Amino acid sequence: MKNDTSIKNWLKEFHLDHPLVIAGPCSAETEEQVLKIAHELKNTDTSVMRAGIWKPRTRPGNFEGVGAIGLEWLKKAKEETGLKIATEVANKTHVDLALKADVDVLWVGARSTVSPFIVQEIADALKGTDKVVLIKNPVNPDLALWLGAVERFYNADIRNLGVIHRGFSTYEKIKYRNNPEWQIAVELQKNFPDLPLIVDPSHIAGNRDLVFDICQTALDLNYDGIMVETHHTPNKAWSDAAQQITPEMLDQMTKDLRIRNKSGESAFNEEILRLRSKVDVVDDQIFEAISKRMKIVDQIGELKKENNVAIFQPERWNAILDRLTAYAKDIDLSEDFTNRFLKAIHQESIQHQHKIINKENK
Ligand SMILES: O=C(O)C(=O)C[C@]1(C(=O)O)C=C[C@@H](O)C=C1
Repeated sequence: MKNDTSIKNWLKEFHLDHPLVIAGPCSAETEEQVLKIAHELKNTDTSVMRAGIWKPRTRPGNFEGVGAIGLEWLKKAKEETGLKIATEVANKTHVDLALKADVDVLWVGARSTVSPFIVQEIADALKGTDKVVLIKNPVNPDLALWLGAVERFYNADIRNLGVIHRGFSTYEKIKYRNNPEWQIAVELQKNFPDLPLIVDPSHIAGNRDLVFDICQTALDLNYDGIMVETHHTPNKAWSDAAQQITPEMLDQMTKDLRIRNKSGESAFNEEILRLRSKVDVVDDQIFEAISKRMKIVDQIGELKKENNVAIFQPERWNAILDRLTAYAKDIDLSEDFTNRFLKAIHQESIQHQHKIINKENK
């Protein structure tokens, strides 16, 4: 698949002077809930109302969605507010029902994108549709799998396409529910600049306090839109309560977000913004990596404490210095910087272990 400028046409037809806003509850719960949220969203920048009808949950026994009846509520919301409507489809039956209910935007969830069989089934069921189809990234950080799913829809003659970045599963303890791994979405955008890219801050965050910053990072990286889980009483939501925000919070957020000019005042401004966003992404990665290193150093500290071994290990440290000084030279880092940087790391390690070794056993 090559970049195709026509895949962006559906987005242009909204004639927006701001990024596209898709908002609505994680799950449709009752008719009253769907209509209440729809009417509150009507007075915001929202163009499309989302609601999950069939909810793929990690473990059975949790609320798994209201099913097809929810489509009737969404239809009513559309009639009453003029908002377009969106829901997730995960098989041919879902597609058939969503098309019958004239759902405007269908998205493919992260758990479906991982399976080429499911993606193909959905693509076949949608063949030639003029509905908008948005493909969430797969749960694992695999750009090829994400792109492969986009290609399956493109090959099924679906031209109103876009992707949703919802972050990637990780075993590591991080502040996000799903690791953003921005570089994967940036790479996709580099290859397909006309494929609309929408961020799902709710699933990346897992926590409403982080939603704003994730949206801002996405806008700094030239994303085309945001899809935000929004509920009139978030804490009472039947699913994903911690990450939903109210329509009022959404309204304030879209007012506070800084929208970057795609064609800045000068080529310089635009380029420096783009490069600085990349620097921010790398800086986060460096700090995360250092924090990860210190956690391992802490474990070594515990081990040393149990075995009554000294903190400073000159032989090991000199071996690290020799190896990294040679490596740094190869990758164009000055010897002076490398020495100072490694010294700072070593000092921090020693401080960490010092605390551990001198901690009183309770
Ligand atoms: O290898 C160890 O013994 C460590 O405690 C780790 C570490 C390091 O930061 O890499 C810290 C202190 C020692 O002087 C040597 C190395």
